[in-house]
This record gives sequence, structure tokens and C-alpha cells, in this order.
Amino acid sequence: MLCLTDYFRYSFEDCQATADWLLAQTAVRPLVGIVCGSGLGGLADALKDQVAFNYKDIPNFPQSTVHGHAGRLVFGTLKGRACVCMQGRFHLYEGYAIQKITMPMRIFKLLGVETVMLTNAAGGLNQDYKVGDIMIIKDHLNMPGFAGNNPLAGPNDERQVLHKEKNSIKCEHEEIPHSDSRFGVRFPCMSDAYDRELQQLALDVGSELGYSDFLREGVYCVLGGPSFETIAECRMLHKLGADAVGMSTVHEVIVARHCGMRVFALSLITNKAVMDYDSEEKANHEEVLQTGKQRAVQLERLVSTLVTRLEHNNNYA
Ligand SMILES: O=P(O)(O)O[C@H]1O[C@H](CO)[C@@H](O)[C@H]1O
Ligand SMILES: Nc1nc2[nH]cnc2c(=O)[nH]1
Repeated sequence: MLCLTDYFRYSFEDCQATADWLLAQTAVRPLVGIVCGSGLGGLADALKDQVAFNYKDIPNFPQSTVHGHAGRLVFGTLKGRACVCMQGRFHLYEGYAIQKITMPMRIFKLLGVETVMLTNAAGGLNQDYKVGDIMIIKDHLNMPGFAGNNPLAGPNDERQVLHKEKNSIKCEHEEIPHSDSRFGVRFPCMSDAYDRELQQLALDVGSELGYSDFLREGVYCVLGGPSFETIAECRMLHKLGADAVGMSTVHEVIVARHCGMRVFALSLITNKAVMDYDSEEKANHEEVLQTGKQRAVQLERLVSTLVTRLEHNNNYA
């Protein structure tokens, strides 16, 4: 569904214009960017001193079309730390070009975000997983990417991005002097996509909060959706090494890593993938949203505590 006009609609200038518009409307200068998955938008409500924008009012921004994705960009503080939170994300199956659904990651970068925390709702393929488990994503399988549908396809804009309010920015690929960063190189590495220190920190925080019984680590597989998987597909994905399956996140991770932001991601296992022809279970979006509601408090606490620890530990700040 690659539309040529979208290459040009989401140019560097468009992203810069959107970021500048947002920076002019709020004094919040976020170092952390959060993305709320289906039914997980309550995370944004935890932000204090909110300045919120409907996506429809933000120049160049796509619109949310999925139930459970409110379509608001919320600035504020989480335990004293400045954050920006997408209360609603975009998916390929909404009909958007892949460059368009990932454009908010570049806006995050231009706002000064250094760490991105993504959440999603996913089906559990791992037979040990239960509904309500929270899986720390340690790696991904990018199925649309195998077919050439990658958000970085198209011209690569490597121009410099000036961060006016910072003195230095450490990029993944090199130390860039004079306060400059850039969107990213043509061929970015993905073997370190999910920050290992943050994964360990999340395990530690989860253990302190008493969540170890439902905290997992695993591999997330993205498909295009919107149809849920067949039984044969679930069996295949599990054999390929996936622990959970969904329709989001991976494209955002690729673009976030491309421009040097650190990434942490969580899946809430909202339903068990159907693996057995005798099963009566059927995946459905209502169950997904319902499970989100049931685990909202723990998910919020885990993410907000993690954000606090970012503040207190120089290794993560
Ligand atoms: O990945 P998030 O946005 O959490 O949403 C998940 O939930 C929806 C299906 O119920 C799909 O959009 C799937 O990707
Ligand atoms: N593809 C997919 N996405 C989901 N999102 C929440 N549950 C599921 C699922 O079972 N499959």
C-alpha cells in the first residue's frame, strides 16, 4: 500500500514543521516518548500537568481510526519526568502508508525524545503464556518487512537535525559534535533494537512490584492485519520463534532506532492465539480491549516506575 505521495508528504520539512508547531504550543520538553496500544490509553491519563492535542488539530498528523485508540498526543510529567504520550497509534491495516504510521517517531526525535516506550496488545503464541501476562519484547519478526514493506524504504534523508536546546546528543552510530543528530543511516542495525539494560531494569522493577508471576520476555511478530491469524498461521509463527503476535510496534521500533532513540517495548497478552482445531476460542477485538482494562493498573505502574528509574540512574538518563 505504498503511495508515492506519502514519501513526499512526510518529508523532513513536514516533520520539522509539526515538531515546531508542537514545541510552540507547550513548554514541556519530553525526553521520554510513550505509545499506548489497543485499550492501553489509560497510561496517558497518568500524566500530570497535561497539555493535550487531538491528532486532527496537529499539522500533518494522521488520524486514529481504531476503537480503543483515542487519537490524542498528550504532553505532561510522569513522576516528575517530562513525557509525551501517543494515546492511540496507527496501523498498516488502516490503509496508511508505512511511512505515515511511523512518522510520529520522527516527531518524537525532533521534540528531543531520547527513550521510546511502546506498548501493544498481542495474541499469545507461547503455550506457557496466559491472558494478562505482560511480555517484555526482546526481539521481533518483521513479516511485512520480509515482503519489502519497511518504513525506511524510499529515499533516505541523512541531513543534520539541530537540537536547539541540547548541548550534545549521543547517536547509536557515532558521536556527533555540535549538538547535531540526524534521522539515520541507509542500513541501520537491528540486532540491538530493544535496549537490554531497559529490559533488565523492567524485570527488576517488575519483581519489586510483585509482578514476576505474569512478567515474561519474548519475541513479538508483526503481521499486517486486520484479520486475525488462522490456526495454521499461529502454528507456523510459533515454530518460527514468535511468542506473541500483533499488528503494530515493529515499524515504530525500526524508525525510532534509525534515528538513534533507545527503545523499550511491552506486549500485553490479551488473548491466546488459537492453535488447535478442537478449540472453540475465537480472537476478537472486544476481548483485547477488555483484557487491557483488567491489566491497566499494573501496566501503568510498571511503565511509570520504569520512567522514574530512568531519572534516577545516570546509565539510563
Ligand atoms: O498493537 P495494538 O495497537 O496494541 O493493537 C492490537 O490490537 C488490535 C487487534 O485487536 C490490532 O491493532 C493489534 O495490533
Ligand atoms: N495479529 C494479532 N493481533 C492481536 N492483537 C491482540 N491480539 C492479537 C492477535 O491474536 N493477533
